[in-house]
This record gives sequence, C-alpha cells and structure tokens, in this order.
Amino acid sequence: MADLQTPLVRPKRKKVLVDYLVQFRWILVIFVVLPASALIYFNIYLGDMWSAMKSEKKRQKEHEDNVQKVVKRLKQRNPKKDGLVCTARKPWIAVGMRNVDYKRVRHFEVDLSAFRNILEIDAERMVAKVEPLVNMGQISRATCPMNLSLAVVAELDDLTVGGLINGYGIEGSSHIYGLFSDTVVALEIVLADGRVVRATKDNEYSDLFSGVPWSQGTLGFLVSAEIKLIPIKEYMRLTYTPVKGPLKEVAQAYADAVAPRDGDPAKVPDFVEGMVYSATEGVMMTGVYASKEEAKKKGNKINSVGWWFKPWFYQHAQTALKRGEFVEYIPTREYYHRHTRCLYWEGKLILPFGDQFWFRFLFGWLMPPKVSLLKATQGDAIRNYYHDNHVIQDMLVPLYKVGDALEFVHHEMEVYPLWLCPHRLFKLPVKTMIYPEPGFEHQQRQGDTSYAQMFTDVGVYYTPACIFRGEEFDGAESVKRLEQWLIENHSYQPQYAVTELNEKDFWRMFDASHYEHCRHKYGAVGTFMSVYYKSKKGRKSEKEVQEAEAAILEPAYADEA
Ligand SMILES: NC(=O)C1=CN([C@@H]2O[C@H](COP(=O)(O)OP(=O)(O)OC[C@H]3O[C@@H](n4cnc5c(N)ncnc54)[C@H](OP(=O)(O)O)[C@@H]3O)[C@@H](O)[C@H]2O)C=CC1
Ligand SMILES: C=C(/C=C/[C@@H](C)[C@H]1CC[C@H]2C3=CC=C4C[C@@H](O)CC[C@]4(C)[C@H]3CC[C@]12C)C(C)C
Repeated sequence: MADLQTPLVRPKRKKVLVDYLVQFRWILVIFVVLPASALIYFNIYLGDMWSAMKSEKKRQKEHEDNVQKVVKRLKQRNPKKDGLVCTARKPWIAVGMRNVDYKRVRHFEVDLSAFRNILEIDAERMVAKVEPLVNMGQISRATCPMNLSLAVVAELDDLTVGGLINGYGIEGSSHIYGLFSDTVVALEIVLADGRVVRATKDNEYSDLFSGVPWSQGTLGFLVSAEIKLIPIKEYMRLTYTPVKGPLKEVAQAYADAVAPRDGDPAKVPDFVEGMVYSATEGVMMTGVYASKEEAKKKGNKINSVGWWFKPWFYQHAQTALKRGEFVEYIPTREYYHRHTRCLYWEGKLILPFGDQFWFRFLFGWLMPPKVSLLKATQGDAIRNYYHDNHVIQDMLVPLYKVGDALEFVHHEMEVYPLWLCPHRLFKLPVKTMIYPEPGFEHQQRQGDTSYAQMFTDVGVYYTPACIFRGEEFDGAESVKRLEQWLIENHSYQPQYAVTELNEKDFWRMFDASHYEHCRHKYGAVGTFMSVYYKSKKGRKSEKEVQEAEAAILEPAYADEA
C-alpha cells in the first residue's frame, strides 16, 4: 500500500464548463427543483394520508390483489424473448448514485408502485407490516406519535423499505440492532416461478431470508416485510463531545462513545454518531431516549432541529468544537431526520447559501430538494462530474480499523466532514454476502461480542480538498484504491454507491456462496439479473445483455485470473 504519510502531489486542474454548471446549479434548483419538490412532497403526503385512512382490511385486500398482479406479470414473461427481470422503478427515482444502466437496455419490468401502504402496526407483537415502497418519512410519521419506532430508521425521508432491505440501511442505533435488514422479522417474496412465500429466520425459507439483504432484488420480489418495532420516548437527550487530536485519537474517542471501555452495558447509548470535521477535529454525539417530563424540566435545553429556519445539523454539531461539550433535548422524530434538510452536507454544494440565516428563514421550508428531481435534472455532465470530481462512498469497516480508514481517506481524498456510524455485524449460521472477520470473537476487541462484530460506516461524501485547491482529482482511480483498501481490510462498500470493481474483485469483497445457493434453489438464475450485473458501472452493450441472459447455470463469480 502507498505511504500514507506522504501527501499526494497533484497537478493543477483547469476549470471547464461543467465546473460552472455545478457552481450555478442553484439557479435551476431554486426556480425549478425546490418548488417542484415541495409539490411532490405535498402530493406524497396526501397519498400517505389517503392510505392511512383506509381500513386495515381494505389495505390487506388491496395488497393481496396487487401480489396476484405481480405473479401474473411474471408469468407473462417469455424467457426466450424478454429480458431479465427487475422492478419498474425509474433509475432517477432511486436514491442511490448508480446510473442503473441495466434499466436502460433490454429488461423485463414488474411494476411495484402500488405497494406503498403500511399494512399493520401491531403494538402487541411489536411488529410493523409494510409494503416495500413505504418510505422512512411515512413510517416515522405513523409510529412516533404511538411512542414506537422501527429499530433502525434510515435518515432520508425518501428511502424505501424495499431498497433498504435489498440493499443496506443504517442509523445511529445500528450499534445495537445491526443494519436495517437485521431488524426484519419476516419477508413476503414472489419467487421467479410465481410462488409467494413468507421467509423468516427459522422457517423452511430461512436461507432465502438471510440471502435477501445486499442481493439488490435478484432473488425475488419483496412484496411486504414485517419489521421489529421498539418502544421510544418523545425526546433524544443528545450529548455533543468535541475531540481534538490526530485522526487515530479521534477514532479512539469515537470507539469509546460506541462501546465504553469499562464494558458496562448500562453506559451504551441508544444512538451514536461521529462527525470528523478535519484531520484534527471531530464531534461525537451520544443520544439516550428521554421522556417529555424530563426534557421539559427547568434548566434543560430543548432544540427542535426540525424547524425549517434552524441551522443545518452538521453545522450545529460543529459548534461543540468552540463551545465545548453540551447537552440538549431534541424531539425524537426530528432527531431521526436531522440530516435530511441539508442531505447530510451535500446540500452545501447544491445551494452554497442554503445554510445562511436569510435563506433558511425565507426558503428553508422548501428544503430538501428531492434527490430524484436533482437526478432527473442533472444531465450527463453533472452526473459524470460527481463521479470524477466528487466522492459519495461509504466504507463499512471493523471498529478497530476506523483510525486506519480515516487516515486512508485523508491521504487519498481529503474529504471532510466524514460521518461515523457504528453497526453490529452479526455472526449467522450461514456466510451471507457480508460477514464478520473469522475468529473475531476470540479477540475481545472493543465493541465486539460473542455473537457480533462491531463495524462502522465511514461516510465519505463531498468534494475533495484538492478540487477546492484547484488541483486534479481522478475520482475513478481514487475509488479503485478505496475498494482495494476495503478488500484488504475485510470491509465493504454499499451498492448504492458507484463501484469500479470488476467481477472477480466484487466477489472478493462479498461472499458468493450463500447468495449462489439461493439463486439456484429459488430459480432466480435465468429470470432475475445477477447482483454484479446490476452493480457494474457503465452502459451495457448488447453483448453483455446477451451474456447475462445466457448465464443460466454459471456461477456468478469470474474465473480466477
Ligand atoms: N441511511 C441509509 O441507510 C441510506 C441508505 N442509502 C441506500 O439507498 C438505497 C435505498 O434507496 P431506494 O431508492 O429506497 O431503493 P432503490 O430503488 O435504489 O433499490 C435498491 C435495490 O433494491 C431493489 N429493490 C427495491 N425494492 C425492491 C423490491 N420490492 N423487491 C425486490 N427488489 C427491490 C432494487 O431493485 P431494482 O434495481 O430492480 O429496482 C435495487 O436494486 C439502499 O439500498 C441504501 O444502500 C442511501 C442513503 C442513506
Ligand atoms: C449512505 C448514506 C447517505 C448517503 C447520502 C449522503 C447520499 C445518498 C444518495 C446521494 C445523492 C444522490 C444523488 C444526487 C444527485 C446529484 O446531482 C447531487 C448529489 C446527490 C443529491 C447525492 C447526494 C448524497 C446522497 C444523498 C447514509 C448511510 C448516511
């Protein structure tokens, strides 16, 4: 590996047209994207209300009818002439960064757009039964007033249950509950042959149940999911702790926030996240649910971060570096969606003055722009700019390697702020696409238990410092090095991000064995696309499409070189 101490020497870069398109994108965003987003959000809100007003029985009946439509549509497919199967969701609607090129060539679409209802919130079983297009904003709006919540509420309102289960989802509670898919109790799936099955962790479809996460919809169609609920309180008591020192010390302070060194489980917070603002500064945040009685006690500070005029959350947290440690109470639902209004900090690049008081006060209620509309209006030039001159990547790394990961990112990309979010990776009876390091349980490292290894999502989103300095940056090469670092360090890259991996390296990062077992056992081969075919970057040629369609009984991983 390259010497991480020596800074990369980069040649100067000339500004080109697309730099100005990105710089002045705010004009399009203010006059078109924001108003259109507000209208769409309002429309979706009305749709959610309409859905909530239907009786449970009616929703269940509609669900059953819609499942039959999926079965019928699958049966209409002629394997000799139609392409491989995927959902009919438009590429630009999905939240991820991939170009979804497989939907731009021959394919066979199945429309799941009717599956947007919360079917049941069962406060006795503590389970919510929802359809795959139910999104995070919709579900937290329904459960929070009942003092209930999904155990892992992924941050952005538009993220869907289907995308989070077939991909990955994470939040500051994942150090307790694992990834979004770990909180699922049962999956209702339509298989390639039209069978509708209910898979749980211990029934006859338990292999399918554990195969679905990270499979990107390549084993079957998810038509509903039962997801674990937890009891919550009205407020989050949040402590902001500043840390100053080299990156390794910042990483250690973060690890101490996730898993207190004395190992006392009573000290493990309900929520943890870290923000790293520079090579020497970070703020760790630990949250504990609190009742409204506690929050409203004299002397306590309540901060309703959800109001449109409030400072952007990451900037508010940064004030701890000057103020020192402080504590405040945030209404729980507003806390869950704290990074939504400014799209973490990506909003700063899209609307450079969006964080100013005058803008927040006058227009903050229009935020955030819908990711789908940003994608629909970005054109190839801005999309490629984001691939070449920007970074939107996550690194899921073992907790004890966070310091190394931070140093790698600093040397390779110098992107700040960075997001740190812990998550458990459970040891399962089978080896799924992602799995803990073999033998981790004997090492007794901070945060690990006998049944799960503690990992961390290092979120790397923003423009690298060298671009701001007017130097060259090669996004694709940088991502390639990041991916190699991940493979060498038993770490993972979520598939919503753009990948440069070839097939062989893809299957070095992820384990193919259980996935392949499920693909064959459940007849997905020859009907559903393979996960690598879906993930691979770049426009697909007719030859690639034909090869994918012909790959009936071949293993997904490429030959050893
Ligand atoms: N906080 C967080 O956890 C965040 C997570 N993300 C990422 O965003 C993604 C979610 O975005 P979202 O727009 O909701 O999802 P997408 O529409 O992007 O779906 C993601 C994948 O899941 C498949 N999929 C979705 N629904 C179904 C279904 N019902 N049955 C079978 N397959 C399905 C899609 O298949 P197809 O290609 O056929 O449509 C696609 O391959 C997650 O995967 C996650 O990685 C992004 C930001 C934050
Ligand atoms: C993975 C997480 C969060 C990730 C977000 C920060 C990114 C997820 C999708 C990203 C975006 C999608 C498309 C875009 C259109 C472009 O024209 C501009 C950028 C962007 C809005 C981009 C911005 C970052 C994301 C929202 C969690 C786990 C923290």
